[in-house]
Amino acid sequence: MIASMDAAVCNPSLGPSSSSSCYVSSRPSFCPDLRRSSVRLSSEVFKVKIGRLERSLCRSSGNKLSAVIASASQTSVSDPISTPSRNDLSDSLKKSNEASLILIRHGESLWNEKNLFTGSVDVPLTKKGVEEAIQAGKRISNIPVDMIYTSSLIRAQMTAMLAMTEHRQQKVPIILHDENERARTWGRIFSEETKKQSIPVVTAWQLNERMYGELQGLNKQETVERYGKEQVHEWRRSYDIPPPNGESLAMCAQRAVTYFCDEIEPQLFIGKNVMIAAHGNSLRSIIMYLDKLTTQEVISLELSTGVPLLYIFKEGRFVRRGSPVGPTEAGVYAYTGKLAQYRQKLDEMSH
Ligand SMILES: O=C(O)[C@H](O)COP(=O)(O)O
Repeated sequence: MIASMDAAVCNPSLGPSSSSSCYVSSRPSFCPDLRRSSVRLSSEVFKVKIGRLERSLCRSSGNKLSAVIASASQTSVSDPISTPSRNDLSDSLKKSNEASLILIRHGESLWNEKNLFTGSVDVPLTKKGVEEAIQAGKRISNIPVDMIYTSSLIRAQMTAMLAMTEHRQQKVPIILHDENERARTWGRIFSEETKKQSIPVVTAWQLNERMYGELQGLNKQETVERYGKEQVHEWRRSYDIPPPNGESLAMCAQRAVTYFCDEIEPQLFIGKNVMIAAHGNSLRSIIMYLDKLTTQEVISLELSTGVPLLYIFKEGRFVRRGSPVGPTEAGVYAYTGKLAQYRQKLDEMSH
């Protein structure tokens, strides 16, 4: 069952037993090297629909994970703002290996509004897109966020930042600049307390929208009239047929899913709650990986702008919890003990 991923598809408020109302992907992390890592993973053997994809995309993840764990008490590239101590780390590993993962496609951009192919062109949000991002923030305002990943494009970054203005944690999202030594040095923070009140935001071009090649800047409707509905649908939704001089979804997945496996999944393993603000196609490829969709199934996967999706990463598996409909949505918190405790703490703090 594959469908458009918005609130209408899934009703997580029905709680953990609502699997009939919600497409739940209970999958093991299938990066092969991660299974051999020192973190205990389920020994159950799962059939993997997109084995070739996972093998080619996730090869290096085990090394990365070991590196994250080994360096967690020192400076970590992906978490220079708030580095867990070795004790914190082993505690979080012992506790549950559980974390939440929020995926959010950027709000409406000025070129979405004009119905233009955008791809790698860096276009900002419309007013409606700004509002969508704020609304998305309200919907996830009670879900913990320790790390944010965005693409290098302004529409995803605006969305992440605007969404965080609504967050109850009230930590400050801070963009990490890693482009050169000077950027790293000049962006340093010298107060441990301030670091604790910050959320690192990592920007990565690998999460960018697929490069739409010679379609970039063309009107989608006019392109249909010129090349025909079928041809345009093939360019937009087929798995491995690229638009002229652009990236196919497979090519986009090659970079986006590899990045997810190498950089993001290790953070989830050590218990970090992660939000990713990215794009229709980079997120479609990541969802394909998380939900083990086939190359046929992913064709009908559509993501709306500004709609957050929640996954729980637990014992090495991703479970999709749908799209939180509001900040008090019970089912989301009922699902895991850790989230329930977090929610309780937030409530206590505000009383
Ligand atoms: O890049 C674009 O034009 C859109 O953000 C995604 O376009 P699509 O729905 O045609 O893939």
